[in-house]
Amino acid sequence: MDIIGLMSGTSLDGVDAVRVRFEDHGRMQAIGRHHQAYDATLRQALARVDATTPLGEVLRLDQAVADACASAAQPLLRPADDPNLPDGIALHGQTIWHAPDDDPATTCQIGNPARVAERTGVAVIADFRRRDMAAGGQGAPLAPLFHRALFAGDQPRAVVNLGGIANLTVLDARGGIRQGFDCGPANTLMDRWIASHRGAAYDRDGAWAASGRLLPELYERLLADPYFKRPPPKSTGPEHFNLEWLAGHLGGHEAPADVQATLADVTAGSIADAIMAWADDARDAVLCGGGALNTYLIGRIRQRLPGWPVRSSDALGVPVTDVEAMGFAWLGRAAMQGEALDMQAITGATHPVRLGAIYPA
Ligand SMILES: Nc1ncnc2c1ncn2[C@@H]1O[C@H](COP(=O)(O)OP(=O)(O)OP(=O)(O)O)[C@@H](O)[C@H]1O
Ligand SMILES: CC(=O)N[C@H]1[C@@H]2OC[C@@H](O2)[C@@H](O)[C@@H]1O[C@H](C)C(=O)O
Repeated sequence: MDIIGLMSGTSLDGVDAVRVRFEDHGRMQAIGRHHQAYDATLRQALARVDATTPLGEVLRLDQAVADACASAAQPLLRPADDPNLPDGIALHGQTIWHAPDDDPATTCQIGNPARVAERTGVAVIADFRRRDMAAGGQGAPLAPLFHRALFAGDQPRAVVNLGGIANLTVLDARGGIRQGFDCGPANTLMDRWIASHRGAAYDRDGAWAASGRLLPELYERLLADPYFKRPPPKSTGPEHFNLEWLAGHLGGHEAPADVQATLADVTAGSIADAIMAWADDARDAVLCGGGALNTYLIGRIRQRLPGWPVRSSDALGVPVTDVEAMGFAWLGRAAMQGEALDMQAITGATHPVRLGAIYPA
């Protein structure tokens, strides 16, 4: 079975597409990939969405994200060496709202699946989070199941996805999942801070952060946010960790590069704290997501885990930018095969559930 996984994450850079081949004996292989960047207008419009955005604008963006998703899948539909259409497209969509702790809990991903099915001629699996939420779960993170499928072994291991938000999966020595939750911000604050001061989309290799110095008091204030100490299950997003949140902790006289350096340390420190709380016996960390390309950030994480092998997923044969899209392909396969997934230890769902809804070809 071939499934194209599509992930458009909190960094709003665009859509990652990976075509994954699942073989009968459980093996899976990425056989093609494509990144479709959002154009600047779409990116800005998505960044502006909040609780006051008119419904008509949200519905217009629902179609625009669907078109970007269809374009992301297009080059992978009939690759030169394989003229067969895939069996499905697993569409995460763009999260525009995530409030797992409201009563009732709510989450919203846009990118009209019916439109993607029409434009590609392939069945689309979408809406992966809401069934988990309806069953009492956080609706996120979902990646830990896939991290297990890819990276479980006979030793405990910590897997960290460094997207806009960071999430941690702790694998035990029996190939099970001990814990999985969002640790806090990974790149989202650094991206927004450099965008507002230097007009760059992100801090390439952490060079700007490396030019600043850690501000210890700011670091402590930021890490005092109750989210970091809260026990799992928990998930978060830029609804909470954003520039307004940061501004509430700034004195106003900090040098911008020093703030960037401090934000990198907040990411590294919160991840290391989460690992030490749940995986101190693992002594093995695997990093994936775009932040795993930030050499400065990786150095700061390594410094906090002395003696651990801290490797990127590339070292285990899976490109860092493939992991999340492959994860949604994996979830799409489970949905097409009618598999219930047990998220109880991760999201707090009360029982195993079938995630995702299928829009036929
Ligand atoms: N060379 C690099 N140097 C520094 N940072 C990088 C580099 N390449 C990518 N990044 C970071 O990775 C981010 C994109 O990562 P990714 O695509 O994994 O995030 P996402 O999928 O949008 O987020 P999420 O996992 O939260 O949904 C960029 O916004 C940037 O911050
Ligand atoms: C609500 C939402 O879209 N959350 C994303 C986001 O990006 C990282 C982190 O926050 C994680 O909770 C999740 O994505 C990954 C793929 C997940 O569900 O595991």
